[in-house]
Amino acid sequence: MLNVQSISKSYGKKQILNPLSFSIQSGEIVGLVGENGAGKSTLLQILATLIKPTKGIMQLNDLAYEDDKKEIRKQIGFVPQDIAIWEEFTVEENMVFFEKLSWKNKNKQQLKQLCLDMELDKWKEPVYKMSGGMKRKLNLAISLIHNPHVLLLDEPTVGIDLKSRKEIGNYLKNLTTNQNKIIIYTSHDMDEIINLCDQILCIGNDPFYKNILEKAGKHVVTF
Ligand SMILES: Nc1ncnc2c1ncn2[C@@H]1O[C@H](COP(=O)(O)OP(=O)(O)OP(=O)(O)O)[C@@H](O)[C@H]1O
Repeated sequence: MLNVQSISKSYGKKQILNPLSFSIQSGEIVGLVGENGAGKSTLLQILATLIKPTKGIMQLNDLAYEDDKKEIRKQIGFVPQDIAIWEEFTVEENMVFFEKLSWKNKNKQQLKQLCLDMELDKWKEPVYKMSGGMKRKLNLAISLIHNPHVLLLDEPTVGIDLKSRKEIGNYLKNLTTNQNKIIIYTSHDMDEIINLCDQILCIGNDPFYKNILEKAGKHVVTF
């Protein structure tokens, strides 16, 4: 279980996140929504241990973020909004490179299978020749190399066509249902959020998102 208690973030006098608390059970896929600048990426980066909250406590199962950052990092996969892969490398070279940085040993066949699982079959293709959607799939495959328990995805399906989005959505659902992972996922696509997510966290006072999601019968927690 991921437990977040009264997390807030300020930069100087600028309050980015008001205190927010929530908990997520293993096997849940959670949508994080809100208007541009609401603080979604900031929250994901805090959960990924990339930035520190100004206040608050976080716990992943029996690990406290404050005391066990190294262990927590082993259990987290993070896909940032900006694509973060080597453009000159092939898919294969990227996967092998990032495998070397991970804590789990995977052979080439296992790495290739991770790509194939999300319909990324261009193993020998240099990344600079690939479409934006393919690059996002590769980013997602890289985040799974060390078999993390928690997957934090910042708009992972931007620029991906509808068919591939559905495939990725099914793949993510499968990771929560069959492998008991926790996934937190930001998107501005409300249909996708409605179809995929068990729980929805909405940041910001604007009731726009909340209204749409509640009309679709979703339970929304607002901060
Ligand atoms: N290092 C920083 N210093 C100061 N302000 C920052 C910093 N990083 C982010 N911010 C501000 O924090 C606010 C929240 O940004 P964030 O990227 O988390 O929003 P978001 O909800 O993810 O937006 P979007 O939907 O556009 O991706 C913005 O006003 C942004 O300018």
